[in-house]
Amino acid sequence: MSAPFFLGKVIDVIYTNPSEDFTDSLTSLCALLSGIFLCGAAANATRVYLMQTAGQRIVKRLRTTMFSSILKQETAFFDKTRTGELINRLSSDTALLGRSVTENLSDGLRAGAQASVGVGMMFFVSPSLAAFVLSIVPPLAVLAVIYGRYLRKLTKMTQDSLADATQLAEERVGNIRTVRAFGQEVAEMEQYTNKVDYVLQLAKKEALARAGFFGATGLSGNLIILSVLYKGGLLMGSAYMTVGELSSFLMYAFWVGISIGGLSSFYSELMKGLGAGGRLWELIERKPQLPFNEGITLDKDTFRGALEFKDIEFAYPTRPETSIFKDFSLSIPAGSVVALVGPSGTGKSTIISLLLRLYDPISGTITVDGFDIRQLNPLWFRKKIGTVSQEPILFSCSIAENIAYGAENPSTVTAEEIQKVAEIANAASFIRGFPKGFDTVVGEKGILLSGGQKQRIAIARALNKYPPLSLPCSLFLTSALDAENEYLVQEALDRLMEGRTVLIIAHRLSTIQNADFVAVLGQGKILECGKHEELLANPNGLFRKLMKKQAFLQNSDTFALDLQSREKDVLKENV
Ligand SMILES: Nc1ncnc2c1ncn2[C@@H]1O[C@H](COP(=O)(O)OP(=O)(O)OP(=O)(O)O)[C@@H](O)[C@H]1O
Repeated sequence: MSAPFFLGKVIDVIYTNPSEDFTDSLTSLCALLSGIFLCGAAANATRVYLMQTAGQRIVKRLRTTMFSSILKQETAFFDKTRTGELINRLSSDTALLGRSVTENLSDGLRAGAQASVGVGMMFFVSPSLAAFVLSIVPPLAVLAVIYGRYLRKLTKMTQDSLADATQLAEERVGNIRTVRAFGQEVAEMEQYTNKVDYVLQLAKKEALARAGFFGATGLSGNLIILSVLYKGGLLMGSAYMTVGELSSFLMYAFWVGISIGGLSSFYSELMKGLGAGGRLWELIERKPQLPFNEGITLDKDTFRGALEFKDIEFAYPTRPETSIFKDFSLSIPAGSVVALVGPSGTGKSTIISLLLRLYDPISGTITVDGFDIRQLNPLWFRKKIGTVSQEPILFSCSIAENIAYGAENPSTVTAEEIQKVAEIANAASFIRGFPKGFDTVVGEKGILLSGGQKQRIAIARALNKYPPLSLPCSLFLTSALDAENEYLVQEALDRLMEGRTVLIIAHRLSTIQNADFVAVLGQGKILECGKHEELLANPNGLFRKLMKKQAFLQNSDTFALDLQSREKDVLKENV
């Protein structure tokens, strides 16, 4: 900031003092100025480097803090929040905020310092000229406040509608097969175009506001210069100012003008950052409604896996008016296999969600070996539960990595352990058939594999949860089986179920037959409970009706025949 002052001195030396020591004065002033310029350049370079790296570090920290905060949220949070919105916050909002508080802040501070020192120097060089020039600032400040508020609102809207568009794109691209199967590409394109069109409209509004504001600040800067020339010219004419002083003043005024432009850009970016930041802080500071990693853990030797659901009442937080369970009670002794059957939508999968503590019941208790699961550390407890669902989700990495994912500590699982569980899960032979074997990448959600292959990998993954495979204390849950691979999957499941407490959501008779007992769910509670044959023998029983309906629906002759022969057996036994 001292450069204009010394530049003015140089001009005065040249203009007014062609004396003997003229060359010495000029040389020393120029040397001084060179030093000043060098320092300025070094300081600028350091500032840019430090601020950029600090910015990247802030963005990194924002992203990791935010990702960990998202992962800790209770499941009900994800029922209400759109994935695209979270992805957008994680990628675009963090970058916007990071830029806004570092590079932008640094430029803003520089512009602020330059403007205030510039104004100080203007007063130092010529107080009356400075006072005259600065009368232009107050209206500009009012304009800045109005513009800032508007921009902040606009940024929030833009980021929200961008999240909306991201959500749509992510969902449709992720499920391109469904889109294609229904021939909806053109409709999806239109829908996406509409959404980004709205983003464009908002961007245009922002551009218009920016243009107005920048125009106004640019004009003010030029007016400052013009007024300096005018008033300064008058002062010089009356010998109140030297040519050097006017030159210094002009340069300071020019710098102040540029700085005001810089400040307005800083202000715009800051407002945008604050607009994006509001939601980020909300998410980062959000306290999950269910604990993440708190509570007691049970000793490996004492944990057996006896389960008891007692008087459970539950409704999903997103639909509190629709009760799923009333008076639901079910007791599952350790090491037994229970098949849970019931009409569609009665809440079979919800039982698993409650057991995994994805949701808490409104009233009633779920106990494991006599311990209320609310006392247990959910992170620890979930690691004891292996799940295989009807449509297992795999991650887009290798088969080996997917299998290892089930372990307590995936990075420590050896290739031999992976192969061993794959062998037990009847998966090893088809995996070895792939050119890359266990290193085969399965595609997003396991899309490059068949349904049965995915299930067997999911079984291997669940098996891998328990390093000593024969541990009797583990629980295992599964859903309906893929018909095509039924035999192989069933065999793998039978091996997996050995010595474990098992809760099967069963749709197929073959699975139900192997269960120690069957529980029939309906009207929010267990309506029938008992051995498969006993329930089938009850002519008015719900289970029997369900099985008959299922045989009819699946149009499976063998299934229906099996049912008939079982009925005959039961009849014979009764006779
Ligand atoms: N996250 C959710 N938020 C709100 N309601 C839900 C949610 N998940 C499921 N439901 C509702 O809860 C009820 C029970 O669903 P659930 O998936 O447990 O049934 P199910 O017996 O497993 O069905 P199916 O045999 O068809 O798989 C259904 O009416 C369903 O619409």
